[in-house]
Amino acid sequence: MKDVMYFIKYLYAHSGRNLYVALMGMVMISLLEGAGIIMLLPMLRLSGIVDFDAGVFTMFKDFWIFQDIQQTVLLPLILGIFILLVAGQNYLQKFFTIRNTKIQQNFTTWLRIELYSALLRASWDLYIQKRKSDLIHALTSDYGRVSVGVYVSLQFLASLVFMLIQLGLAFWLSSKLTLMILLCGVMLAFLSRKRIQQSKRLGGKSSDIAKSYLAGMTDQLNGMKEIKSNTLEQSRMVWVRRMSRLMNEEQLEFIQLKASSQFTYKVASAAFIAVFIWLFFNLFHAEPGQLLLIFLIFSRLWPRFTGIQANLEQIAMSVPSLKALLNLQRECEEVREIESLDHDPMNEQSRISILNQIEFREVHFKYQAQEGAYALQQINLQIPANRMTAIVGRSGAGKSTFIDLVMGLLQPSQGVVLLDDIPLTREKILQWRKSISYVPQEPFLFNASIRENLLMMEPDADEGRIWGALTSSSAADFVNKLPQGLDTVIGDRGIRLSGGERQRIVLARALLCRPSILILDEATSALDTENEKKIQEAIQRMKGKMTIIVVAHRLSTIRNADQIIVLDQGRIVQTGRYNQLATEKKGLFRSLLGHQVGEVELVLNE
Ligand SMILES: Nc1ncnc2c1ncn2[C@@H]1O[C@H](COP(=O)(O)OP(=O)(O)OP(=O)(O)O)[C@@H](O)[C@H]1O
Repeated sequence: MKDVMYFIKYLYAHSGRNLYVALMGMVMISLLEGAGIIMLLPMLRLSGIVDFDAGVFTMFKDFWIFQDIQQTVLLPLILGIFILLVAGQNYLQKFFTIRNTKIQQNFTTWLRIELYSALLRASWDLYIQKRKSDLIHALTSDYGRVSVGVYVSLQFLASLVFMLIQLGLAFWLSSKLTLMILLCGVMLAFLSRKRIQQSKRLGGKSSDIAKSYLAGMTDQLNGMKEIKSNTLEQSRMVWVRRMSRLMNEEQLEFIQLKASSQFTYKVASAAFIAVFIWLFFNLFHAEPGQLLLIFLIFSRLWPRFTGIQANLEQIAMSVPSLKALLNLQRECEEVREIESLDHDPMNEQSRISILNQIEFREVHFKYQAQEGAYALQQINLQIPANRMTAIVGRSGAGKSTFIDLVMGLLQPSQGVVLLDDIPLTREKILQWRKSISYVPQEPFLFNASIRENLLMMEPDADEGRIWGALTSSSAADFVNKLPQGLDTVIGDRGIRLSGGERQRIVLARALLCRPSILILDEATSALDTENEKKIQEAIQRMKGKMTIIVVAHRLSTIRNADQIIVLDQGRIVQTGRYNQLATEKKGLFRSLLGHQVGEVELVLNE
């Protein structure tokens, strides 16, 4: 019952008055159903089964409104009223089924939108702590279970109201018998408590298994190229078999639980009914008409009663999912960085443009999950406006962390990031990010046309602007040569384009919104020399027009940088221009260059 209240509480918080209306509807439907049963009385009287001069039925005698009506008219009249009652009840049923479905849909839609909006408003901190597949699981599987839970909760409420009204009617007809049946019902409910607990445990377990399955599948599909090229198919198959076995076992456990609880319920019900009928005849000496009516009421009640048991198990299964969604929403709220998505903080006027420099002053950063040393320590540097700054260093040196701090995705653990001497605070972060275009190593492209992919960032850009951006990113030539030009569909994640072409399209997209800061994060590291040269030319074209920050693994990309920052183990170990750093014999930059064939010779020959 606690679980049902958990659902109803949230349902009420969202649906408010509508839930009362739904409850009223349930009461009306149940009353009409009760009235339908009462209408059987005159029919039973006509057939001679019920005698209004005997037992409990004497009470109907005074209300017998049909007493002056002739027998020939009476039967069609009663049958007509009976049909009207059934029609009315079913009409209401239809009306409220649709209404309840709307309540369910509104609630689940609200939950989905609230959750997704909370995810969008949350800061990057949330995403570095959570597995992507866990978030997908929450938005798909957990959400689906909650949707079922809401539906079943409404069904449960309807059954409860129906039961109370029918029990009232039965109580009126025979209080003793009804009390006995109720007592048995309570006993059954008490015995089923353990099963409901088991359902809840199973709900949690099945959610965990589904989460691991989704996480594993996502990883494997993303890494299919590695799986195929390293012939890892067999080991992956072992994993799929093991997961399938776990999922089957869990599913079977649930069905076993459900089937055995239904079995117990049905056998117990049959035994109770047999005992009652025996008691009714032998102890209470009931009239056949009374027995018939009570029997009719309970034959309708028992399926509802067993249905309630199944509902409770289903709701218990859904509770862990609702809790997971609400927890996730709470976690998002805790790291919220955007107050509202309704106003557009992204318009032109609200951009922040830097005139002089971005400055890091005594910046330290440590990830929550990181043990030991800081990812970045004592960072003091200036990034001049409209110049090109390059960040280099070994793997794990802190380059990406540095970029995330520049973009305000992460906040310094100590120290401050200043934009023209003004601290970059949370309130300014969105305006700041609007002035930035970021090109990651693994760009994000849709399975749509080149045009659609470009317009994603700047929906209002006209043909001239699109071609301008394509020219700046050295992509115009190859797009021109495609049979469908801008309207060429590029496949899933741009699979129909080469790595270099993809990267240049992403660069064009980044330039389309005319950023004042362009950040290229390892954008050339996976490219061949020819494509790298094209990107290099593109960067050269943009130099002086915007502030460019390049994280480069391939050092030839940054030969023309105005300043190079060399990071090592989270600290700045060198700064300067390319040729200057290349000649510092003991410096890390030279050592990094040494690993890249031909680069040192190139510099020394200049
Ligand atoms: N989400 C995280 N949680 C905990 N530690 C992290 C996290 N991300 C990075 N780190 C740690 O912070 C340090 C800096 O990582 P970062 O990704 O900034 O390095 P990088 O120079 O960009 O490396 P690479 O060139 O390999 O991408 C590393 O020691 C890394 O292990």
